[in-house]
Amino acid sequence: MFKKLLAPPGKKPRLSDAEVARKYPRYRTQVIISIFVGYMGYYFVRNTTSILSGILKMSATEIGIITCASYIAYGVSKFVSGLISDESNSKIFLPLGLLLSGIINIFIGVIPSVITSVWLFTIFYLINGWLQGMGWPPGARTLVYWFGNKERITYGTIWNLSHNFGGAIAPLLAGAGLALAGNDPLAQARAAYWFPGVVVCIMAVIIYFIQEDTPESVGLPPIEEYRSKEYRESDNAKLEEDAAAVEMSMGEIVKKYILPNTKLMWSSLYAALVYILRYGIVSWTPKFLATSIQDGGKGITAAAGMGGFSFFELGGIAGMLIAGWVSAKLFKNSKPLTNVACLILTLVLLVAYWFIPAGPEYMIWDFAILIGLGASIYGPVMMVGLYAMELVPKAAAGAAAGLSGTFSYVGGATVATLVIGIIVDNLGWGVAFIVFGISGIAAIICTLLSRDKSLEYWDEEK
Ligand SMILES: O=P(O)(O)OC[C@H](O)CO
Repeated sequence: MFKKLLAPPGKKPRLSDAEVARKYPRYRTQVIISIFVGYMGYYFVRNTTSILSGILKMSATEIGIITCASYIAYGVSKFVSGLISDESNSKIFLPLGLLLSGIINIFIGVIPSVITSVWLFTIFYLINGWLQGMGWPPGARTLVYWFGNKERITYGTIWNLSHNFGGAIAPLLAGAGLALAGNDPLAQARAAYWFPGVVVCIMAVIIYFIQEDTPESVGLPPIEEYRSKEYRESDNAKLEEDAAAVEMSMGEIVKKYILPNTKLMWSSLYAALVYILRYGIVSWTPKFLATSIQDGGKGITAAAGMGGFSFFELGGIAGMLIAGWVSAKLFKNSKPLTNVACLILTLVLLVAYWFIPAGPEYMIWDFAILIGLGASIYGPVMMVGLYAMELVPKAAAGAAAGLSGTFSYVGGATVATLVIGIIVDNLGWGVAFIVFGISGIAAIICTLLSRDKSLEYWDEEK
C-alpha cells in the first residue's frame, strides 16, 4: 500500500510548444519554492532539543544521548530514504516526511511523560531523526529533474540556504511555543515541541499542493531538452547513462553506480570530515566561549556565548552564496576546488579562533571569526550533497546524496558531538582544535581525490 502511495506519477501527454514555454518557468519557480520551504520546515522540528538544552531539566550527557541517537537515525535514514525517494513521487515523499515529523513533535509535546523520561524521549527522537531523513532526497530529485547541469549550482545554493533560514527561525518558533504556555516551565518546554509541530503540519499540506515530481509528470519535456543549449557534446555519454539508469532497479543502480563509485566514496569520506568541523564548531561554540579563561575557554557570559551560535549560522548564509558564485564563475563548476579554497580559509580562521586572546574585551573578534568560520564551512557543507548528485546518474541522485548524508551524520556529527565532548572533558580544548585541524586537512585530501574533471567547464566561456 505504501509503495502504491509513493509510486511516481506516469508521464502526461506532452503539452504544445506554447504551453511548454509558458508553464516550464512557472513550475520551476513552484518546485524551488516548495523544496526551499519544505526543507526549511524540516529544520523547524529537527534540533528543538539542542535549542532547549538550557531549559530542559536534563544533564548534558542525557541531552547528548538523545541528540546523538537522532543524528544516527537521521544519517542512516538519509541513505535509505534516498533509495526509496529515487523511486518515489516527490510530491508525496517531501510533505509526508514533514507531516510525520510534525506529528511526532506534537506527540513529544502533548504526551506528558516524554520530555521527562530520557528513554522515551530518545525513542521519539530516533523516530524523528528517521523521518527527518526524508527531507533531503526528494529535494535532490527535484533539483536534478527540473534544473540543468550548469544552473544547478545556482538553484542548489538557493535551496541550501533553507537550512540556515530554518535553523535561524527554529528558535523563534520554539520561543513562541514557550510564550504560549504560561509560567509552568514543563508546559513551556512541551509547547516548544508541539507548536512548531503544528506549524510544519500546515506547511506540509501547502507543499503537497505546490510540489510536482518531474517535468514529464505534468506534460513538459525533460530538462535536457528544455535547456538543450547548455549541454556539450561530451555530456552525451552521461545523458545516455541517465536515461538507461531510469529503467534500472534500485538494487542494480546501487551495484553499478553507488558501491563501485570511488569518487563518491572519497566525497562521502570528505562529508564526514566536513561535518566534524560543522557540528564540532557550532555545537561547542557556546560552551567554548563561556568556559572560564583558567579552563582554556574565552571567559565571556553564557548568553553572549549563545550569540556565537547565531553568528556562525549567519556567516553560513553569506558563505554559501559566495561559494556558489565562486564554484560557478571562478572554478568552472569544480566543487572540489571550491572546497579546497574554503577549507584553507577555515584552517586559518581556526588558528585565529584558538589564539585570539581570551576575555570579554576580545569578544568582538571571536564573533567576527565565527562569522568567517560559518562562511568558510557552509560552502563545503553545501557541496557535499550537490557534488554527490553530480557523480551519479539522475535516477540515483537521492541515494548518492543520502549516502554522503549517512557519512556526514553517523561518521561526522556523532564524532563532533560525543567524541569532541569527551576530548574537551578529558584532554582540553587544545586537543579538540587539533582534531578540527586534522579533519580540515584530511577533508582537503579527500575532496581532491573525489575530483571528476569531466564535470567542470574549463573549456567554455561562461
Ligand atoms: O541538513 P543536512 O545537514 O543533511 O544538510 C544537507 C547539506 O546541505 C548537504 O550538502
